[in-house]
Amino acid sequence: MNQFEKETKQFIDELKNGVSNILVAIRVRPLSQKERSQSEFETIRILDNKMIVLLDPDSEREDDLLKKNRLKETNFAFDFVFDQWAPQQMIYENTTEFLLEGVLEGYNTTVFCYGATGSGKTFTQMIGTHQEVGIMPRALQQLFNFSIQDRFKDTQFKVCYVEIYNENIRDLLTHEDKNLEIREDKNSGIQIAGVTEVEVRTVSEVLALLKVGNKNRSKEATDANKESSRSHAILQLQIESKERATGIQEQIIQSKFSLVDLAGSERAANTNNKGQRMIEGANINKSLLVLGNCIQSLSEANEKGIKNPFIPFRNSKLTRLLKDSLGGNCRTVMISNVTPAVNCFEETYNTLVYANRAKNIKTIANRNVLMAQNHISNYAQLIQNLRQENEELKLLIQQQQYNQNNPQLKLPSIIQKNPPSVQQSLKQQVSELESIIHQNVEDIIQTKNQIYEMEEQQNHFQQNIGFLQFQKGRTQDKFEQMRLQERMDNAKNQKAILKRSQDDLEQQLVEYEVQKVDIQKQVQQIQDSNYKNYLYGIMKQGEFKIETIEIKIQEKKRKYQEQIQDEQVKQLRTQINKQQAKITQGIKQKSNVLKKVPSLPGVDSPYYQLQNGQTYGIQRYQKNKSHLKLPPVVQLAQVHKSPKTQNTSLQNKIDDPMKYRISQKYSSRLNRPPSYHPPSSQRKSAKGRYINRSLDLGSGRESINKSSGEIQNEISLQKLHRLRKEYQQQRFEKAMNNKNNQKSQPQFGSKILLPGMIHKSPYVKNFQNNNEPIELKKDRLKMFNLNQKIQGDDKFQLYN
Ligand SMILES: Nc1ncnc2c1ncn2[C@@H]1O[C@H](COP(=O)(O)OP(=O)(O)OP(=O)(O)O)[C@@H](O)[C@H]1O
Repeated sequence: MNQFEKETKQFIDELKNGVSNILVAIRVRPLSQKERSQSEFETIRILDNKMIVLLDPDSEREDDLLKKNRLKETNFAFDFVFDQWAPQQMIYENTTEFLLEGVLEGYNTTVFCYGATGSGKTFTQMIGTHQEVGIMPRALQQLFNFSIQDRFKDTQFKVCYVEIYNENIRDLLTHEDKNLEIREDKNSGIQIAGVTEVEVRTVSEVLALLKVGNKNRSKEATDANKESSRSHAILQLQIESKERATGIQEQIIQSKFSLVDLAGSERAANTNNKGQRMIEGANINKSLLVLGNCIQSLSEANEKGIKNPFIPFRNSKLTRLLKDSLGGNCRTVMISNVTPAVNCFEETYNTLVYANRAKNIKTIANRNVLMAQNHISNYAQLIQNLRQENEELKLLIQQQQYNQNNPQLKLPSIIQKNPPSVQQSLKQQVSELESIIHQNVEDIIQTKNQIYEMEEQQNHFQQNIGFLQFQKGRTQDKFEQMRLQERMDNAKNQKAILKRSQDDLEQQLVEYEVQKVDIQKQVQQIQDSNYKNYLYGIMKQGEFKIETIEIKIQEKKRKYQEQIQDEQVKQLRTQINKQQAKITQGIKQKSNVLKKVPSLPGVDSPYYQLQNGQTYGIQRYQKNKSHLKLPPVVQLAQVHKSPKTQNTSLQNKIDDPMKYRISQKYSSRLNRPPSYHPPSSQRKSAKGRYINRSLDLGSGRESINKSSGEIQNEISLQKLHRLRKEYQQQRFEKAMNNKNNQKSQPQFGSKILLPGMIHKSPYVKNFQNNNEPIELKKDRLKMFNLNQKIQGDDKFQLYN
């Protein structure tokens, strides 16, 4: 390994380890056909891979006094110098490749080419040619190759591609023609608001996007370059990866890899530009000049050890976008492209001077790693924001519901238009504006200082010129005078530019102030109206509550009154019913249907006697069974002897057979008329003594089956009376007959067997009046005379 290779390795190691963060390389392009035809002379000699010598083509001209004896050559040293024959691969390997791993580890990295128009920036940086592809495709390929490795497995890539054309930032990945704004954030640095970000997974996807973007990019043919870029283009790859550790510990690595293709500085004479091209050129030159100033300020600050120096990044969009790359948290590769053509000597000189200054810039690049705690705190903030939003929305919904329910009480629309979040964003805008204004004021002060410095320089140069003019005739001094004049012009130009930018800044300041006042007014208005609305809302809510309570009170009053009325109606009804019952009872009593059966003195008899001599017990209403709703008729229960008693008393059966049959019919509970529900006390006392049943004296019916509607027992009182009369008549006749034929009367003990009846007792002789069959008579005789033999027909005829 020779000395150069050793030094190179050491330098690359330094870059890798973050000891140095800016790499400045020079690339010399070969002379084009056209240039060669004009002059074979080349203004650049390369001594080794670090040293470059710039030869002044005019220093030999004897005819021009000013240029005669000018310095023939100027030497410059850089980190790398690549000659006309250096292949793209070599440039890539020595400038970019070794930084790419760092990109995935969280270091922001920028590669940009700087140089005059036609010096080979696009060729080096972007696509190059088919055979010789540029840095961009190679770097992207390498990044995606790395991301396949296990430790970078979860890496996400997003691409955005913009250009700065005439001091406007345009999105190259969309056809929308809108100007984008730059935002500066403490955590994520410089950001382009609203830019299209496309997630990509392969290098071909990025190259396809690059193709689309390049089609949209502003390019024109100039005299100096057939395909001259008329804008600065920036392709940015945003990389995010997560490194998982145990538990909730999670590292999130974020970085940006930016590839910047600058438009070339140009001289109107070289490019022969007019009209729009000239305006473009002026803007390009302006932004490049500001870039040069920034580089100069940064390098001076490093040389003099100034902490927090003022760097005029805000003077152009380009420098604002490159702020991180030049003065912030970034590793930067600056490739300065130069041409050895004679007519480009001035541009080559300027490029080399600026590149030389850039070497002095020192930046500190840090790994961008978000710890899981940070992330969680972000989520906590997010959750809090969402909660707040949720509360606001709830409030809004409540208000809307309230408005719907009370259309006459609609709240003013301003409360819906300006929820608290709007207020907050406005306040945020104000604070942002305030910080911008503060920055602006600082910029103005710094610009004024610079102008003052320039003026001082100008005075100094003028003094020098005066002194030199005093020493007339000395060619050496004349040359010096020329150089001083040139530098003085430069200083004048810079002063003019600074003056303009100061004016711009002051103008901006005024605009910002106006904006700030406007927004503050809005905030105040919203605050006022929101407070009013808040109070109004509270008042309305109170009114609403009062209303609902009043409605509830009304409702309760109404229910209470209804209850009272119901109670009164009930009482009246029972009174009426009682009255009616009394009346009905009175009517029935008046009709002389019933007569009370006399009982013990002082005891109210429950029994009544009908006119015909039958006895009935009154079935009284029972207060607690009023729901049975018995018809307003007198309920009577006919008094009967129980079947038990009847069975033991044969006499009873004989006395009143009809009564006996009826009592048998109703002896079982099932046979009772269904409408009959005697009170339990009655039921008890009635057991075995009499059968209760309902009797409607009016109609003569006993009862009606309520479910079927059929008459249960059709025996009416009239029929009963008739049967009874018939039977008494028969009995009377029999008694009379008995009197006449005492002997023929069949008797068993003291009981009389009625005709047609057969006694089933084995001790009782069956007979049928005098019409007994002969056989039976014989048999009976046998029974009476046991010694007698039965003769003849001994058949025994039985009767049922
Ligand atoms: N190293 C090189 N080898 C061969 N040809 C080159 C090299 N560098 C540049 N060229 C050629 O020079 C021409 C101008 O180059 P290029 O367009 O890259 O310049 P530029 O600096 O981007 O110009 P502009 O700023 O106007 O866009 C192109 O035709 C390109 O092919």
